[in-house]
Amino acid sequence: MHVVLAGGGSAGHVSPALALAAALRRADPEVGLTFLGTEEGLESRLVPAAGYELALIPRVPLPRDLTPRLLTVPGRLAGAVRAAATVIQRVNADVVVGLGGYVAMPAYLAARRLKVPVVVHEQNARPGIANRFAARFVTSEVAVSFPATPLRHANFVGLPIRREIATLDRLARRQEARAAFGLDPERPCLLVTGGSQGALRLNQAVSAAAAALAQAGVQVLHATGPRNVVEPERPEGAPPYVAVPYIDRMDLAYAAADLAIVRAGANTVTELAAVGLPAVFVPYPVGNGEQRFNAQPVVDAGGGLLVDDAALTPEWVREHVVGLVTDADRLATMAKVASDLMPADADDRLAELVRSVATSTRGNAGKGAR
Ligand SMILES: CC(=O)N[C@H]1[C@@H](OP(=O)(O)OP(=O)(O)OC[C@H]2O[C@@H](n3ccc(=O)[nH]c3=O)[C@H](O)[C@@H]2O)O[C@H](CO)[C@@H](O)[C@@H]1O
Repeated sequence: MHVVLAGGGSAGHVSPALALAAALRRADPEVGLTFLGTEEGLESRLVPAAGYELALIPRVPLPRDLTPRLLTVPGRLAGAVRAAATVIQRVNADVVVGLGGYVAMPAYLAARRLKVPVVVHEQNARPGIANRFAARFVTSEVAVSFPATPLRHANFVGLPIRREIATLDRLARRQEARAAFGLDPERPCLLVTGGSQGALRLNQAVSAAAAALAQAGVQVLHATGPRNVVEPERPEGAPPYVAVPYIDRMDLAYAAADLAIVRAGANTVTELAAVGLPAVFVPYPVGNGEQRFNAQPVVDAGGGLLVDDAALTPEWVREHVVGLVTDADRLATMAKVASDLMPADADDRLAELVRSVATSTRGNAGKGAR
């Protein structure tokens, strides 16, 4: 069996594809896997680093609106579709899995032309243009990450996340995790992350409230984003404020923390729910506003709070976060609620769906016929 995976962009776009690839390998060590990506996307670093084949296609920006005219493959898109088709034919793919975005669109069109079945996976609670197009005109199966994602034929499987996060026992790993970051073993701990790029708004609001957090005995683990630094006010003898550009071991960060303050990217929301870590979500008003919708099921259930980007000020942190991160009983209730919401085995579920599509088509037609 050979699977082509098309998804690219930021870490948040690439990591579900990597988690799916690992699940496909576990299910069948012989499975052939080829990623489609662009030179500009993070996949060009992350996919080879994980040991998978990456085939590059040209990057083509997508229009904002869904139109059947996309089927006529205008201009530069045609070149990308040809490049994707060449790869799909070369590896004799049984199935193409698209994870949305500008890498997926040419793959969808090429697969349609070659009559190769397509599985769509949508990361966000509000789907983007490529997946809305594919769900309407192309696909065999549509898998979604959130229960209410409005996409045709949606099948809620969840979002594939890294294995070490999906299987994390936060309490069991807490001491080890805190030691790894140089944190105090006992004090309450606030985790701050703005997703793979970091978030200036979070960086400024939390670092400016550092003195109030310290006064309440709260320590902070802060992933600032690769290009940012923070300068928290730190009174003499204050609890640790550990700021780093990026955290590779997010499993340990989640184990170390009692509460997180985060952007509501799809992976972050799913990971927090899977490990049962309560959160304050500050959706980034970007794209089609998907981040607010990503966080909504967790917030509605009582596993997190939602704050508008513009409302997140140092005062808000002093007024709301300091009290919450030191309230162990409330956090325990929120954690319990959050941990029941998102499937932690979405990687295996999606792999099963992909394998069943590949096998059933093979049984029906035989791929040598293409
Ligand atoms: C600005 C933007 O376009 N954001 C989008 C992007 O977010 P972004 O790329 O930030 O993605 P997510 O929040 O979904 O995921 C971030 C990922 O990076 C990891 N991580 C983060 C910080 C760190 O220090 N170490 C680390 O490993 C997290 O564990 C997580 O797996 O893709 C998401 C998934 O399509 C969308 O929902 C977001 O709207």
